[in-house]
Amino acid sequence: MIRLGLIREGKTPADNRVALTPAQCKWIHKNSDEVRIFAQSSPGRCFSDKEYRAAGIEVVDDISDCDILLGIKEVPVSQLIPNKTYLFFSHTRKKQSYNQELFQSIISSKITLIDYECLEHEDGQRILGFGFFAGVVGAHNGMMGYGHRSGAYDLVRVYRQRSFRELIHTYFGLRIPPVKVAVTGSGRVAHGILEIMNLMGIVEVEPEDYLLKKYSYPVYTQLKGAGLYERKTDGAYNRVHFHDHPSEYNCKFLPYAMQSDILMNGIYWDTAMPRLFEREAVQDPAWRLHTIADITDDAFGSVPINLGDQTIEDPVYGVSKTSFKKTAPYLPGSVDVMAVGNLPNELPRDASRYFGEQLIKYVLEDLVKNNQSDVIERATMVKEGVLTSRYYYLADYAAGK
Ligand SMILES: NC(=O)c1ccc[n+]([C@@H]2O[C@H](COP(=O)([O-])OP(=O)(O)OC[C@H]3O[C@@H](n4cnc5c(N)ncnc54)[C@H](O)[C@@H]3O)[C@@H](O)[C@H]2O)c1
Repeated sequence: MIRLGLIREGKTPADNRVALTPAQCKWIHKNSDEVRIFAQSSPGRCFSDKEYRAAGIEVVDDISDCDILLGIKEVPVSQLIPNKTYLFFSHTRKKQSYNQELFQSIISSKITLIDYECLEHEDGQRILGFGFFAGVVGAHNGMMGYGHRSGAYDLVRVYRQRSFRELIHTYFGLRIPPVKVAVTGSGRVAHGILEIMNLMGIVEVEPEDYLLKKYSYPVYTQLKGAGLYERKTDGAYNRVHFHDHPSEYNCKFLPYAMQSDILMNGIYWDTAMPRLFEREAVQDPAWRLHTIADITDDAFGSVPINLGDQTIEDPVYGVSKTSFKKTAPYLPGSVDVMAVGNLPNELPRDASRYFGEQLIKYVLEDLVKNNQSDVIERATMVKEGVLTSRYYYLADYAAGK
């Protein structure tokens, strides 16, 4: 029998999400004799201790007799329990300096670390992630920002709703003016954005039509890799080649900025990739974009006028078109930017349920049977305090260099 513990989040401010909901724990107990789940008592979790108890899950303070511990965010060094197996987002695989001490402590405490971010299907697609609900919340907030700026409609705050279902109910009777919305990306975040576009009755059109036509109803177009990038030498696009050599490509987004009212950015981005536009482009008289929901959210990244994060309570700021400085939102001479790094926390119960579903479907059985599947093996960064071969490139980082 494997004892599985849901740990209380120790990072401050504490994340309110959880890896398995009470109903999912109950389902696991019903369907497996091999695993018992314990929830460490937590005041801030989006599912209360009472809800876990009501589902038949024991709520405990001390979780140290569990074999496998599941969290969400980084576990503070002082709370690590030696010799355990942990699953959480460690944010260490890119040698993040702010988590180096944590990584070293994991090794010295002979812990096994399986990082959620490293759990991938055979073809390299990530198994777990919160991107879908980041897309949902970010797209809602983007449309909310445009509603404020234009005065055309009002949208509620997502975090004040109990669930996604409740949020959807608030769209009843919503009339969006004939705006044009550009959606970038093709992953989980993009899927969440499209969900909101469709729920709000915004109509999908092809990129070519979007650029040429004027519509009497709201429309969106989705720009994926081939629609966004072209090789500098011959104008072609090849996905694998682009992923390996992003700096050899140009971005084709600019004409869309001149034809869109709102941008919902959901691409994957890193510094080697071209930006969607350069910041001076906002000074072009033909520039039309008023509202940018930068869900990708890299400061000075794919959206160069992303000047850093706001909070869930206050997600939108303006960027002056002349000074490129932060302003209050919704001013005439500025572009509004919605940039928040923890968007899924606005819908934590739904985001947790979605995460837990993928965990149960693709990871849990291998984890509790301890039959070392390839998926688990590839995501195990440290095994009983020893760096695994796939992660040898972290040797310096682990040694404190
Ligand atoms: N603001 C927030 O709260 C928040 C939350 C979740 C994700 N995000 C960010 O949103 C972005 C998209 O996340 P997602 O969940 O949709 O990701 P995803 O993994 O679901 O999809 C990423 C897409 O990018 C492509 N891709 C993967 N590697 C690539 C590479 N090296 N070069 C180019 N393209 C590549 C993939 O094929 C996929 O289509 C990420 O930058 C992520 O950090 C933000």
